[in-house]
Parts: sequence; structure tokens; C-alpha cells
Amino acid sequence: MSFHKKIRRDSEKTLKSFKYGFDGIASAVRSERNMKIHIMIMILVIIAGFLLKITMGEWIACIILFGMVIAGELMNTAIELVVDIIMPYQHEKARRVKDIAAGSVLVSAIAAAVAGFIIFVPKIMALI
Ligand SMILES: Nc1ncnc2c1ncn2[C@@H]1O[C@H](COP(=O)(O)OP(=O)(O)OP(=O)(O)O)[C@@H](O)[C@H]1O
Repeated sequence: MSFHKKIRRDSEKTLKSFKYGFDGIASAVRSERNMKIHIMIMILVIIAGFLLKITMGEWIACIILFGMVIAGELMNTAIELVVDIIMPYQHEKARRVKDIAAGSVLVSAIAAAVAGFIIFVPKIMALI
């Protein structure tokens, strides 16, 4: 295979991987109530960030935390689906797997909430 053909085939594969990833995000947003809530909170934080003129460092912290929470929720959704496929019945280990996966989202959501509190509360207090 020529070099150019290989480059074209590799870039088509990469584009397809992006499409599969975006399809996965869209499917999780459609099916998961918590994902909708995370996205709503993210939009509100972005609006508050512009209104309260947060600094570049604060934006970077918010962006990293948005990524952590949403990636965590996607991984949790994928784990829930795998558990539902391989264990459609009640099982102690299935319960633990789902609870631990949910716990990982909770850890990043708490970190995001604490960081949000530290960034936004002083700015809101300064307005009052
Ligand atoms: N197969 C199972 N065996 C034992 N316990 C389970 C099983 N499936 C779910 N559970 C328990 O029920 C809880 C809720 O599971 P479920 O699959 O409904 O997820 P969920 O909390 O609705 O997640 P989400 O809100 O993200 O859809 C789990 O955290 C777990 O404690």
C-alpha cells in the first residue's frame, strides 16, 4: 500500500473513532438523567464564569473538572450497561460494581462542587 493510501486509511479510521465517541456521548446524554444534570450545571457555570469574569487559571480548573465529571459519568454509564448485559439478575458483586462506579462519579462531582464554591462564592459575596 502506498504511503498516501496508508495516511488516508489511517485518517479515515481516526475520524470514525471520533464519530463513535460522539455517538457514545449523544447516547449517554439521551439515556442518563444524571448526564443531563451535569451538562446543565456545566452550562450554568460557564455563564457564571463569563458574568463574574473568572481568571484564566479558574477557567482551566473548571474545564478540567467538567472533563473529569463528564468522563466519569460516561464510564459509569458504560459499566452499568456491561453489568446489565452480563448480570441481568440481582447479585451482590453486580451491586458492588455499580455502587463503586457511581462512587467514582461522586468523588469527582464533590471535588467540582468544592472547587466551584472556592472560585465563585467570594466573587458573589463581593457583589452583595
Ligand atoms: N444486578 C444487580 N444486582 C444487585 N444490585 C443491583 C443490580 N443492578 C443494580 N443494583 C443496585 O441498584 C442501584 C441502581 O442501579 P441502576 O442500574 O438502576 O443504576 P442507576 O442508579 O439507575 O444509575 P443511573 O441513575 O445512572 O441510571 C445500583 O447502584 C446497585 O446498588
